[in-house]
Amino acid sequence: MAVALQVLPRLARAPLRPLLWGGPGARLASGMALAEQARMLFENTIGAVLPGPMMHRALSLDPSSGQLKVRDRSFQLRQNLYLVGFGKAVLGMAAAAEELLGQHLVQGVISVPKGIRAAVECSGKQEMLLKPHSRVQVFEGAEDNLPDRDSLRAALAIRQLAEGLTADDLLLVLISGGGSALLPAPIPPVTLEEKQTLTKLLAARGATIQELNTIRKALSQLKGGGLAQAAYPAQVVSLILSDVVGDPVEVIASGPTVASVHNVQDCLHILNRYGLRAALPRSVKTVLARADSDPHGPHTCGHVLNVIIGSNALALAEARRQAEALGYRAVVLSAAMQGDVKSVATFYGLLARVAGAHLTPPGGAGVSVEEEEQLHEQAAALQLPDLQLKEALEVVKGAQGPICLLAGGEPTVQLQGSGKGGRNQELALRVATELGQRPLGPVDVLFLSGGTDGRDGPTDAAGAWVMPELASQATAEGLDVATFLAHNDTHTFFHRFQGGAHLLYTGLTGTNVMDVHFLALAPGCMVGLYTSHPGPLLHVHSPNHNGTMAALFRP
Ligand SMILES: Nc1ncnc2c1ncn2[C@@H]1O[C@H](COP(=O)(O)OP(=O)(O)OP(=O)(O)O)[C@@H](O)[C@H]1O
Ligand SMILES: O=C(O)[C@H](O)CO
Repeated sequence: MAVALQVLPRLARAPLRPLLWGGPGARLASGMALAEQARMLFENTIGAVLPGPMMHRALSLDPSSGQLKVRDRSFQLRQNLYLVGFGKAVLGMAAAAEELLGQHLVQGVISVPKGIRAAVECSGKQEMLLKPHSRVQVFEGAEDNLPDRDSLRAALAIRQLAEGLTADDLLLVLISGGGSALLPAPIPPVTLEEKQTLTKLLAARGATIQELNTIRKALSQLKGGGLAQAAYPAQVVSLILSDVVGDPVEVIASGPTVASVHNVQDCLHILNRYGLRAALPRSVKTVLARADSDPHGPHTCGHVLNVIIGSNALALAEARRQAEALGYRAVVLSAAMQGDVKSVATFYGLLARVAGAHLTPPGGAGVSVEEEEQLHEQAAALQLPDLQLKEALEVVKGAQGPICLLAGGEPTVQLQGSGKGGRNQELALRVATELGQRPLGPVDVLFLSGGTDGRDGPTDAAGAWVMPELASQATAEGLDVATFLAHNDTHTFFHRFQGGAHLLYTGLTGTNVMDVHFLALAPGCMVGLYTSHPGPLLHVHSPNHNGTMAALFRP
């Protein structure tokens, strides 16, 4: 996986050059080029939302006066700066903060995913590592994104640092997705194990991140404004890399520097909705009952500045720019893609059919009015506040060549089986099923779904890419897609299918702005699409069964 990351810069630097298509084997060649480009687009999109550049955009220090500017607010630094952080992108954020503010930094504690330092080191991203004698103490924990003893130790160290601050101090809080699991401090008598079980059950039953984090806040000392309270009377500046649709600061990492607006009734509704209220451990009931009668009410956070410094929308804007540089007409459909993964897959299936029909030359499939209506109905059912479907279809209608429809967000999976997978792999496989159900005519179609953190669910893949032929090819390999889907076993499927060639492997990326989805369509025999294919052998990073690298595309 480390090797995989090292490949990225080479791909990114490869010159764009035209690939002429047509003649025998053109469909296959263009299909392979789509895969190569989609994969590259994914990697470059992640490259654009790495923590360093976003921190540099948000912070500036005047070295002579010691004035720190965060957006339009100024803070006076005089050896009074402390730092804490928790989340999948926080190592790189802390490294950037140290680089920018090092001489003012007195002490710091961060909680980051297990193995991230080694992964970053192997990938050669030195700029995402802290200095050798850093004043920032690093805890690694929360393997598989679940709170554990290591992240509990980190949370206690963070609380201790915050509680020791005075009114003269400034606490910089670095927050990114995955922060909830990396900052567990359950209110006694709730134990870590009880909190872990409840979180797992809620997630497995399809609870949204808003619901999940409402419960987490109610049971935590530090979430829902608790950290800000612990740091009072120090001033607090939180820099937040959003991994939640709509960038709600109170939800991201369970809002440790944002006062919670939820009450116990909200929690009970959620627990009821997922059939968990009756079986609650006594400790959870005790804490909820206590909160109900708390005379102090929710924490106040008037001493806090919360700033979003990076988001999925930013990643998609970059993806669009890159897709256009590759010769696609590109449109961002939505940065708020959410809902059940099955409905989202149906939407993409319909979208591919409608867009594909528009792209088909005269005499081809033609657009079915019924399908276009179904597409709009499905889109309405998803209730995406920022969906640009009409605009996208206009672009498709006017397109002469390949198009790339981009979206991002975080669909949810209702786990029914005990297989190994993640929402990106599950979405991709479901879209493949949709695409395979009806031939699309002479149009090459590719759908890619990947998590920008590089970890899809509890797997080491970031996601997967698919094409309409997948289901029939799988059958030929003796793999029944429906069975794998029924068991939520999509990682096992992709691992076996074509030797894992459709999995996306980036390793831990060091950032986390949710997932991105690319739907690329190209008329089958078109000429003049650009590729960055560097030469006789393109290195891609799909480990085969032994975990070694496979070179997949040969001209
Ligand atoms: N076997 C599976 N198949 C499909 N999805 C799964 C499977 N196992 C877990 N998931 C899903 O993976 C998600 C958890 O993934 P992950 O650990 O990457 O969290 P995340 O939401 O990306 O992390 P964060 O919120 O911290 O950014 C949950 O939505 C869960 O339903
Ligand atoms: O950590 C969390 O709570 C999720 O990643 C949402 O931010």
